[in-house]
This record gives sequence, structure tokens and C-alpha cells, in this order.
Amino acid sequence: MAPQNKPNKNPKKEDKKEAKGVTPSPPAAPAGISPNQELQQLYTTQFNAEVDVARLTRLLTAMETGEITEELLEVCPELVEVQQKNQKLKFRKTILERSVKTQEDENAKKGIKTAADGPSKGAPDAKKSKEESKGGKEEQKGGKGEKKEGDNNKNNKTPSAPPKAKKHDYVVVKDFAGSIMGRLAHVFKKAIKEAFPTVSVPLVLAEATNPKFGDYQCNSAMGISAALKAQGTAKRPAEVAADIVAKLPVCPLISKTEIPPAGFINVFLNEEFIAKQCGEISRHGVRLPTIESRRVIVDFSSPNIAKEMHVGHLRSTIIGDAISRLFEAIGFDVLRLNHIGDWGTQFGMLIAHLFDRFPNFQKETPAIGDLQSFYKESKKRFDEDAEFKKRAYECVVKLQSSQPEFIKAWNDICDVSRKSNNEVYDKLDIKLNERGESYYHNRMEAIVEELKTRSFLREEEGRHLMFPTGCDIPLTVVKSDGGFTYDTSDLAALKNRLFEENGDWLIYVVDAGQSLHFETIFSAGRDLGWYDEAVKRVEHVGFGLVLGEDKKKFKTRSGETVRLKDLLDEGVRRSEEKLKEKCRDRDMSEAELTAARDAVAYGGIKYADLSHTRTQDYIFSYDRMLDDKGNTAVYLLYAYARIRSIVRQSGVSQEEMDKYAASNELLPLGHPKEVKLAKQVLKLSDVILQVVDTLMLHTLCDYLYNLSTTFTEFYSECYVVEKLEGTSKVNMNRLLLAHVTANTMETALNILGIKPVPKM
Ligand SMILES: NC(=[NH2+])NCCC[C@H](N)C(=O)O
Repeated sequence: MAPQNKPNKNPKKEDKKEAKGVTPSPPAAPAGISPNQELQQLYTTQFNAEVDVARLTRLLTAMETGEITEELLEVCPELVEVQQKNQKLKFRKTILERSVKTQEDENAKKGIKTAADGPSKGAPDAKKSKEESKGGKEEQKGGKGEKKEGDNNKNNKTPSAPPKAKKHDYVVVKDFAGSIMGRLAHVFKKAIKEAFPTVSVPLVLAEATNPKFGDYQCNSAMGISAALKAQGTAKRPAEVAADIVAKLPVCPLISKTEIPPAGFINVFLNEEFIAKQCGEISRHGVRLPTIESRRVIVDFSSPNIAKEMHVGHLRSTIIGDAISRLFEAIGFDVLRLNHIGDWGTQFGMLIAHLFDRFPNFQKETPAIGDLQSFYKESKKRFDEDAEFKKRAYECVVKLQSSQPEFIKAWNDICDVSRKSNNEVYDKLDIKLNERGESYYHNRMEAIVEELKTRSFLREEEGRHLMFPTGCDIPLTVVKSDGGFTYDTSDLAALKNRLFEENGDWLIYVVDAGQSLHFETIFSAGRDLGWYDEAVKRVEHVGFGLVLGEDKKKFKTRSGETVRLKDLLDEGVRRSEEKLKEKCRDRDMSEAELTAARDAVAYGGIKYADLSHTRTQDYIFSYDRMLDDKGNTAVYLLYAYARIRSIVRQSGVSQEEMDKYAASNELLPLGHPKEVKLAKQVLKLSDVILQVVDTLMLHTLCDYLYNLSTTFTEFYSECYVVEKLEGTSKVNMNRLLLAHVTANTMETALNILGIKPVPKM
């Protein structure tokens, strides 16, 4: 609801207030107004105030995150101009910094050519050497490892972002399952279309903030009234609302509607419908909406070989897995891809070093315990020993021409990385198909050929560049030394995913620092006619940084990158400590305790990440994530285990419950808290539809948290098992409602990749 659409009795005064984004209160009720009308006015005022609070909160968040929303623009239209100026200045700064750096490098290396080319996949990168020998550390943002330096430059170097893909309806719902919003939207859209065929305004439908206004509110009448006015027809919002209601198709979901004078349509849900839906869940289990199936390709985790996976990759792993699980849960065809950085010039020196250290490697698997130190050793030699450097170059050439001995060495090195990454994936129960950059090696050559023949490449100082539409900074497709770059492999991957894999929806879960890289790649894909954004959805799903409790980049005390394995082990240690503190080890078997410990540790780490707005930075804190109060995994896991235990302790078997459910079409709801809980259970379908659209998983976390607190409210007022003079009576309806709640929680937790345990 846009507050400015409200009838305006005192335009001058209101205009002034609206400029600040606040809806004015209505004037005091004139004398003689009935108490009922006055009450209605007060409700309207309260509702407006709540809408304002929500709006102002959104404005504040947008200001904090620097995101320019339409609402923010309404309040401050100069923003875009200021932001553009800022970006231009940033661009200028980057260019100047770069030329200073190039100059310095050139001086230092006395004529050795360096930086501007970006990362090479064809020959060792001299710029990289300098950084590494300085002890350059890997960072989360933009993967500032050797291979990604060029990309980080790219991230800074774009003065204006390429055009973002437009949003289309990729999600075609075939069956709303329990979804209330989805169904309501459906009938209201229909009614509006019938009542006002000449008007096209978006449907405004929201959950009511106060039960007095019903369960939901359709707030489209004001917009329609304004649109009619523009067409020369005067109709008050309340009249518009009445016309809409008159055209509402018969809908079992709605028990009644009310139209307060301001023109909102308050919708009251039919409890019988809710009871019926819950009955269905109790018989057939939790159902999610059915959406027209799509083939989705999710690129996530994607660490780099010879470098330890860091917390940035952890975020990608957790978010990418949850997105994949979400799509799998609604029956999409999902391909999970690990686009590991396994190709590039660093392999030359690694292989040369391997030959020297493990001359017998053909027969015996080399015992490289720690690939990071192995990498550092070879790097040192590369920088200090000219003869070694020469051999390293030769190794790259031989590797790229697929000589078996070199392929074997490369594989051995990748295996060491693979093993340590797999340890992390196993612990977190993450399934991934490895398809690293090397997979695209031959395809990269074909891409270069295609771009050359189609005249998409421009040669500049020996480099072959592509300038996608709307992007001021080109893609470096071929370096001056003939090598390929991160850009080339991503172009090849894009084409492969669209044409060979036939993906309908391509998702890249990579830190927000690489957003310009992806926008440039996607723009290139569109220029090349590889995909039509109205048909295929290709998107970068970015995320913020992981910060330490000091709000700085997450590091160990000594300033090192935190090894993921250590981070997970520490979580497990602390989780066990907590469970023992609560003496949980007394009531649980060894196996149960281990299951609970791991669920808390890994669930805690995943949930801490997923429950924060994806695009923002978040603070990593064991204390916070292992807290059993508040919106944490531990709280949810306890809540879940508690419900399961209530059901267990009722003494009613699953069989008896199934029998009871089968013999009752409805799950009767009496107490208001039962109704509230049942409605919350049904909202899962709405949340799923929303998350499929936005890929913002914190919405699902919020839903789970609300569901648990609603259950607590229900349980504190409604007996499930009533104890009377030594006998106990089970209220089967409530027991089923508890059971349905636990099943709903389990479904949502599974989507988040969190394993609920029946005992905690
Ligand atoms: N298709 C992609 N570029 N996927 C993401 C790769 C991430 C890259 N390996 C890094 O660590 O920064």
C-alpha cells in the first residue's frame, strides 16, 4: 500500500509530511461520529502507522546497505546522480592506482611486462609473483588469490554497471498446495481484471498486521482509483474496493471481506478451509507448491586448488546447497556444479616442484600433506631460481598439450586439494559435482574462435578484448601472451550451461565482490545471442563478507585465513561442551549425543549464515550461533525435539495417529491458538514461493522461527495430554496439530541443510 494514495483532505499539510515518508494521522473524529466509526478510523490510523513503520524500516535498510530502491528514490531523487558520480570517481581512482602500480612494477622489474593483462591461464603471471613473494594472503572477497587479481581489478574498474537482466515470470505455479497468499492473489487478480479491465496496476496484497483487520488485506483500490482518475473517471477507493469484492470468485478460502472507509479490503480466512488443509497434511504429509519444472544449474562453493577453502567459500557452499535443496524439494531438475579453480599458470611451478620433490610420483602417490606449504615452497623457487622458472613455463605448455606425465602430476596435485575439500563437504553433508575450469579448456579455444569470426574481439596491445553492451570495462578473452583468463573460462562455462546442459535457470553463488564480473559476462552472453532473458534466468547470487566479532574480516588471532576444517572442528567441540553443560549426555546414548552435537554445530554454522540477509556482511560468533535463545539453529532444534518428545510421550503410536487422521477429513480447530498455529503451518507454501523468486533464504529462517514461537504459544495454552486424577487423556486433534508442526519444521530445516534430531 502506498500511503500517498490515500484520500487527501488537506493536501498542503500532507504533501509536506509525505516528503519525509510519513503518513499523517487523520483529523480528530468530528462530533456525532458513532463509536463504531471512530473505532474503524482508529484502526485505519493504526494500520497506516504500521505500514509507515515497515516503509521507514525498508528505507533505513536501503540506506545502510547502499541499495537504491524505488522508495528511496522517491524520498531522495538525487541519489542516482550522486551514485553515478561516485562510481565515475572510483573508476578514475582505480585507473590512476593501476597506472602507478604498473609503473612501479616496471621500474622494479626493469622492463619485465606485468599487471595490465590480468590473470593468465597460459603462462605464469609476473604480477602474481610479486604479490605472492610479499607473502600476499588469500582473501575472501573476489578470491584475491593469484588467479583472481585481474577480476578484482575488474570489480573496481567499472564506472557504470552493465544493464541488469529484467525480471520475468519464471515461476509458473501449477498447484498452490497450502499457499494462502498464492490463492488469494489468484482470485483478487481475477476480480480486479473483471471489474476494471482498462486499468493495470500491480496487485497489493499483504498479511494483516492486526487480527482486527482480518488475516490479509488487499490494498489495490487506492491505486486503481488513482489510475481511473487519470483516465477521467472519479471513483473513491472504497467504491473501487466494493466493485472488486463484487467480482470475487467463490473461494473456499475466504469467509468474509470488510471494506473500511479508506478502501482497504480486509480478508478473513475460512477456518474450515484451514482445518481441511491441515487434515490433508496430517494424512499425506507436508506438500509444497507445484511449479512448472525447470532445469537449474547452481554453481557454488568453487574454491581454488592449492589454496585453502576460506570462509567466503563456506558461505557459497552453505547458500548454494540450500538453494539446490530448495529446488530439489519442489521437484526441479538441479545440477550442482563445483567450478573449482583447477587450471592456470600456477600448475607449471607446482608440477616442476613435484617432479623434484617426488621423483617417484608415477609409481607412488606423492605424500603432500599440506598443499599450502607445498605451494609456498614452489613459489619461492619460482621467484628465486631462474632455471626453475624456465622449467615451470615448459611444464605449463606440456600440461596444456595434455602430455600424460603432466596430466598425472596435475591430477595428483588436484587430488590433495580435493581430499581436504571433501572432508568439509562430508561433514556438512554437501553433494557437488566437480566441474572445474579445466573442463572448459577445449571449449575456451572454441569460444575464442567464435568471437573472432563473429568480430566480437578488439585487439589492444596484444590482448583480445570484448566490450559487452553497457560495460565500459571489457572482458580480457585472450592475454597478450596467448593465455586465457577467468573471463574466458566463464564465457565457456556460460555457453556450456546454456547449450550443452540446457539450463533454464543458471545461478552463480559467488561473493558480491565479483558482481561486475558476472554482469559483464552475462551482458556478453546476451550480446552474443546465447540467451533471451525473457526465457532464461541467468543470475549472480551474491553475498556479503564473513566478519569476525571485531567487525573486521574474519581471520585467526595471528591474522591468518581460518581453515574451514578447524572452524568446523571448533564448532563441534563447543557444541559438545554445551550439551554436556546441560547434562544432556545423561539422557542420551552415545550415538544420540553425537547426532545432537553435529546437528547443533553444523546446523548452527549453516543457520547463522542463512538467517542473515544474504547480501549483507555478517558476524561470525560461536557464542551467538550456539545460543539456545533467539533465532538460532539450537533454539529451533530444541523446539523441534520438544514437539517430537510431546508426541512420543503421549503414548500414541504413529499407526494410531495415521488411523485417526484417515478417519477425519478436517483437523478441527477450536482454540484461537490452534487456529493461529494452523495458519502459520500453512504459510510454508507461501514462503517457499517467495524464496524461489528471491533466493533470500533468511525468509525461510524467519518463518521457522515464527512457527516455533507460535507453537510455544499454542502449547502454553492448549493441553495436548490432559492429566486428570491419575488418568491422562490425549487430545488427538492437538496431537495431530503438533505432529504436523514438527513435520513442517522438518521440511523447512531439510531445505536449509539442517538435520533435525528427535532427541536433544
Ligand atoms: N563460475 C564461476 N566463476 N564460479 C565461481 C568461481 C569462484 C572462484 N574460484 C573464486 O574462488 O573466487
